[in-house]
Amino acid sequence: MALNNIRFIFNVTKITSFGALHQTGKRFASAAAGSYQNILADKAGEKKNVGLITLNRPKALNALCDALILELADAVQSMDKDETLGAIVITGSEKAFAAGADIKEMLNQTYSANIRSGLLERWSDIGKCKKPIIAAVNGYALGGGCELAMMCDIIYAGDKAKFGQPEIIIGTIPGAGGTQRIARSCGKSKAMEMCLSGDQITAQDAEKMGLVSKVFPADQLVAEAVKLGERISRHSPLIVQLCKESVNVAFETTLQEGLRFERKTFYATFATEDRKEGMAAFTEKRKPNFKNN
Ligand SMILES: CCCCCCC[C@H](O)CC(=O)SCCNC(=O)CCNC(=O)[C@H](O)C(C)(C)COP(=O)([O-])OP(=O)([O-])OC[C@H]1O[C@@H](n2cnc3c(N)ncnc32)[C@H](O)[C@@H]1OP(=O)([O-])[O-]
Repeated sequence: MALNNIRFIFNVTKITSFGALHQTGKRFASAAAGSYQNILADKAGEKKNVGLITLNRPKALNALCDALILELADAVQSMDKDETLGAIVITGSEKAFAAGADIKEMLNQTYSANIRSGLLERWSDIGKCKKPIIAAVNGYALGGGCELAMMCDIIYAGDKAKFGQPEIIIGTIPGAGGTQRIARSCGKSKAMEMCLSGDQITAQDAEKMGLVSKVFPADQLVAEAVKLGERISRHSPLIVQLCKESVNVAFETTLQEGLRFERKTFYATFATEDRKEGMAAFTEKRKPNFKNN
């Protein structure tokens, strides 16, 4: 897939070919001098240290077509490599974060084509990002949209957001993590209820069940997500990465293994200069000057 679909409103990275992203300094740019067609990518926050990706297919309520997923995976990968960024926010419009995978595109898809395409690997690439990703969800987050939000590390929602896994209504099941991630973060009963009924839930219910961290008025949502990204970006990027990895282990292993991983990672922070700087700064009553080292 050529990357002539890509539009960066504030260019920061040069893309020479699909999957080959090179940082060129302060701006993202695609080699095709084209730009993303289905997303916008920008730097946000006072210090421009938060990557902001906006899903931008308004006519299809940000339905996640193949091209959009490829662009999103590239933008995330590019921002992950950009040392000026400490966190990434993914958002959509006030009407829709994303209304799911593109049903029209999937309509005539076959089993064998699914196996061959490896497209779902590109979806999971988004979850491999080492930097924290905050989903700022306004409007519909359905099917793959809800799954995309759950691939992120933190979900903030606008007060009118709606979450759901309606795949069952169209004769399929969630395919990008819905059955697994809801079960792990909210328990079996909620996962079964959402996936088997296809019902939508409100932002307030999603917060109550732990799917969402906080709910904000819709028009303040992205600013609040960026502020959180800025707070995270103040910390040592190295230690933030270790911390994210450690929390993620909780979803993949037993408590004992998780505790062992955490303890070893905690010890490992003592091999970093940033750990020493953080504690020295506290003792000397000054702000730390982290070097990502
Ligand atoms: C190998 C692939 C791997 C994929 C893995 C992903 C797995 C995933 O778990 C599967 C899914 O997500 S399954 C999906 C699960 N998601 C669902 O089942 C949700 C499906 N969507 C809906 O139920 C309704 O659109 C809403 C209730 C969201 C809004 O209702 P409303 O306010 O009356 O608005 P409206 O008038 O209805 O829509 C406006 C325009 O957007 C269009 N469009 C919207 N969603 C689309 C989509 N997903 N697709 C395409 N297009 C979609 C809609 O057609 C219309 O365009 P048109 O040119 O005018 O025809």
